[in-house]
Amino acid sequence: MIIVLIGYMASGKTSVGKKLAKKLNYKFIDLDDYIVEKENMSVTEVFKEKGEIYFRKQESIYLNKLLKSKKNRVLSVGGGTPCYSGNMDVILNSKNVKSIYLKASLNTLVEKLMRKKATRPLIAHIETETEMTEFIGKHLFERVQFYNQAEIQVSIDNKSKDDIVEDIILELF
Ligand SMILES: Nc1ncnc2c1ncn2[C@@H]1O[C@H](COP(=O)(O)OP(=O)(O)OP(=O)(O)O)[C@@H](O)[C@H]1O
Ligand SMILES: O=C(O)C1=C[C@@H](O)[C@@H](O)[C@H](O)C1
Ligand SMILES: [Mg+2]
Repeated sequence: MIIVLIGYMASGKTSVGKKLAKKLNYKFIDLDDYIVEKENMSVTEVFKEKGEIYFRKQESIYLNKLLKSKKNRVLSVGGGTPCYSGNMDVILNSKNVKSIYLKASLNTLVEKLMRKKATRPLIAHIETETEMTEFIGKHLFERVQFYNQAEIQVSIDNKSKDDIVEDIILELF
């Protein structure tokens, strides 16, 4: 089975995904890290030097490739992955794939992203909390229609990473 974690930036896809994989004894793959390795550039550099459209094309190519694996995997995708190139349909229609939306409230996301924006090119330029709230509020409104299609939703507000892993396992098995 491939367990695909989706959700907005900083919802915990990478860090919770790693813990989940360890617990299940599955291999962990992070799509952003995979892109960085294949492209030999950081996500920020790809955005800056090649542009977002190039990033989205490569993201979709690598996602399609990774979803063909028949092995047990936890695959954490990027925050935008489900929202481009028909990627959410591919995730939903691939065999042996379970999609999980790590659902966070706007407040949780703003609070986390004010602290962790530097490596995230879409929000790195935002300075005040008011601007961040406005940006994420609008962005999330556009994206939830994709995220909500996931087969399983797990709320992450006020939970530790271990709590979230437990909740995911309860939903899956
Ligand atoms: N439940 C949690 N409790 C405390 N800290 C958390 C929790 N979930 C994530 N974090 C921390 O928040 C930060 C963002 O998490 P992470 O990088 O896993 O998010 P992401 O969904 O992979 O983001 P991106 O889409 O940008 O890749 C990390 O520093 C992580 O350690
Ligand atoms: O939400 C997004 O569109 C992104 C999230 C990150 O995971 C990276 O994939 C990149 O910074 C774009
Ligand atoms: Mg990540």
